[in-house]
Amino acid sequence: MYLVLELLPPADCKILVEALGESARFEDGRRTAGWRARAAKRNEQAADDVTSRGIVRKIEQALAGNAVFRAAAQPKAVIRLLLSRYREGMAYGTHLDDAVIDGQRVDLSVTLFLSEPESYDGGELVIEGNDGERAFKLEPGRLVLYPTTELHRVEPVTRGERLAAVGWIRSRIRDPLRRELLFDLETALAELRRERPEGAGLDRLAKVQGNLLRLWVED
Ligand SMILES: O=C(O)CCC(=O)C(=O)O
Ligand SMILES: [Fe+2]
Repeated sequence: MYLVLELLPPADCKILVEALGESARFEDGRRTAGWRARAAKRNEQAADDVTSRGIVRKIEQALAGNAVFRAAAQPKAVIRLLLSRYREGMAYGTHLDDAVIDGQRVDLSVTLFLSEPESYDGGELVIEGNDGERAFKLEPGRLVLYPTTELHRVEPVTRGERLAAVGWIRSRIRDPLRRELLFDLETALAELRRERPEGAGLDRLAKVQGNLLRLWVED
């Protein structure tokens, strides 16, 4: 399941982009790539300093506070979050993200778009599913959540600069079908609580939800 959600207001992204432009130091992105991805990777990443750490913390807080993200990802941990920059001529060819990062299994990948899409050409995130490709180039503050099991690439940037945050998530629900089922259940329950709070069956559905979690959660 792919999901696009609004994580940050565009105005907040503008401030982050300005902070990154003014005080962040970027280094060669190949440092953090696995051996196969290394050959395909041509980008830069913000060095670990006060500015980038503050931005990463802000994004982590936004993820933790977003109910749609929590329902879709069932996050156990945000294993790593990086700020990346693609300037003219940079790209990330087809690759698979690492299955294990810092000793933790990775289930889901995210890209949070930070730059205005009109400010650069190219730079689409393309997910190469067996059933076809999907390209994403989103407004600042939008996040795409996708399974780490998929090959993907970032198209060459041919004008301007693409800033994004990319992250890797360990889910407490390993099986994508179970995760999707829990997402549908939570979404339906939220709708019912809003539209028909007195409706019969709500308690029973909430019981099903709780007990499915009990069956499936890895803690
Ligand atoms: O920047 C993106 O949208 C994705 C980058 C990517 O695939 C990666 O860093 O592994
Ligand atoms: Fe990737």
